[in-house]
Amino acid sequence: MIHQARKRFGQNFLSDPNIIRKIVDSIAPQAGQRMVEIGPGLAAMTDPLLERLGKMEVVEIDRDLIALLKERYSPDVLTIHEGDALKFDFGALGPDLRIVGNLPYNISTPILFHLADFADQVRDMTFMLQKEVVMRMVADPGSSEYGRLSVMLQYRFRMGRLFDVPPGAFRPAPKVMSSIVRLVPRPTESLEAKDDTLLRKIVTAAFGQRRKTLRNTLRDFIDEAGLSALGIDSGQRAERLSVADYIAITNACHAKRAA
Ligand SMILES: C[S@@+](CC[C@H](N)C(=O)[O-])C[C@H]1O[C@@H](n2cnc3c(N)ncnc32)[C@H](O)[C@@H]1O
Repeated sequence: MIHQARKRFGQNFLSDPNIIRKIVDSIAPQAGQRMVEIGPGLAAMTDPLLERLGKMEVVEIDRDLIALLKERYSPDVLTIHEGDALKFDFGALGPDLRIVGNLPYNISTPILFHLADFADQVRDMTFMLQKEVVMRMVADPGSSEYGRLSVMLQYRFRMGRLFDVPPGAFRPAPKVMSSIVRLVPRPTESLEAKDDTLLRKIVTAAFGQRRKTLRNTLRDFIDEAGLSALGIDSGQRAERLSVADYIAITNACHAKRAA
């Protein structure tokens, strides 16, 4: 399939057969599993995935690529959802969904936040992303990479970086190193925010000005006494708090608002 790569759609196509095999092996697809790929592009991953699955679904935005995919695969084998993955309702595809993709780097963070909303319907997700983004996803509290992305995703998923992929594995080659990351939804019963929107607002406020103390950044949500009742020092900065701390703040704030 011949196609001129489009920068605005973050198109870097995988071209190294060994890397493609390694990624597909790490996904370990099995016939009968429900799988959707975000951004199949020229089918570098789709093809070997289909060999093992028999059929699957894809979400692709580029009309030229969609036309090529339609020429190549029958609709019984490949269901193509034409459009923007950022607006796509992954919940409509059914439960126990496996989501994979070499994600377009220009929308990697918004797409991860979008996908987090479907955690309940997902079995697992395996993505290629810039290494720098993956390091932020899996970062521990206290590190400079720990931020809003780490807290919001670690709340929903157990995550692990599987391996790195060098720029030379793609055409055209990106400027940065990439990594493969696996996300598996974690049960939230043991650690559940009573209000997900409030959690999102609190985390956004805390990391919005990450050099300021929690006393300042969270003043619209909780006061110093409230923080200290949770065993949290209000003189700390956002990056010191664990996911459990953010949930405790959210639930204390929720309880106070409900009272
Ligand atoms: C990095 S390329 C990966 C292509 C292919 N999977 C590969 O590994 O060679 C990203 C793919 O996502 C598609 N894409 C970009 N933005 C998208 C969006 N908002 N929704 C769906 N697909 C998108 C691009 O057209 C492209 O096919």
